[in-house]
Amino acid sequence: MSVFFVTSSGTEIGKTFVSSHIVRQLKARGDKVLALKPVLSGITPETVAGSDTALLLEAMGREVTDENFEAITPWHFKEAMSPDMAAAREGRSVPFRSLVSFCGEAARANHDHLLIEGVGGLMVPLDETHLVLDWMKALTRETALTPILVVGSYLGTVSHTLTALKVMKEEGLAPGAIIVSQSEEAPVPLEETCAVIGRFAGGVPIVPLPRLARGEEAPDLLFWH
Ligand SMILES: Nc1ncnc2c1ncn2[C@@H]1O[C@H](COP(=O)(O)OP(=O)(O)OP(=O)(O)O)[C@@H](O)[C@H]1O
Ligand SMILES: C[C@H](N)[C@H](N)CCCCCC(=O)O
Ligand SMILES: [Mg+2]
Repeated sequence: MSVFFVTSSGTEIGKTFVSSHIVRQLKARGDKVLALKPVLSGITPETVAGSDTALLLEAMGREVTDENFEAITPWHFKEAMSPDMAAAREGRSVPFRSLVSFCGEAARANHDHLLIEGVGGLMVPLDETHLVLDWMKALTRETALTPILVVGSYLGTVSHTLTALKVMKEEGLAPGAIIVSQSEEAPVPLEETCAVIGRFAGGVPIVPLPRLARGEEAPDLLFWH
């Protein structure tokens, strides 16, 4: 069993996009894959189709039913805000310990791979005291995991990426790879951005992912694994 935790330098960067492609690539090899999006904000009945959870279910080849939705996304909130704020708007909170054990149990289930998509960026608060980073750290006490850092190629990404990478390394969560998913607005060529990040990444593999059209196949995103 390999466990991937897909995190990012921010929100709307490409975690779900990358995760869906990874799930499809693993399935194409004939492997059994479970993808989870345990915490989701900005979800209403009108936005279920096209949500992170729906896209991951589709990548797994599962129907988007209420039951399947709840099975991979037990904590979802209406407001499109960080989960601590979105939950507070509903008089709720994300139960950190339950979140970690939910993921830990999934890691002990019978799959070849577990992929967990985080929420927003690496330092997004889940509750009053825990960040996504703390979720990853707590989970490493239950299972070995390979963090994947997804970043964009927009102007500004180099500093955002290297900041996230430094924090991850210092916290013992060095990513297995950095996937640079080409941003819609990207004045610098993808390859040049990857080369610059690579120069400072201390050997972490850099995976360029060009802007893809709908339905277009991604290059192998796990060649480094
Ligand atoms: N390489 C790419 N090619 C085409 N579209 C992309 C690419 N990377 C990201 N996108 C698009 O950018 C948008 C944001 O990506 P995505 O939803 O995966 O971000 P995210 O990091 O998962 O955001 P969130 O923090 O909300 O979970 C989506 O519409 C996605 O399809
Ligand atoms: C709703 C959105 N797509 C994300 N899921 C939540 C992003 C929270 C970002 C908070 C922040 O970093 O300022
Ligand atoms: Mg997402």
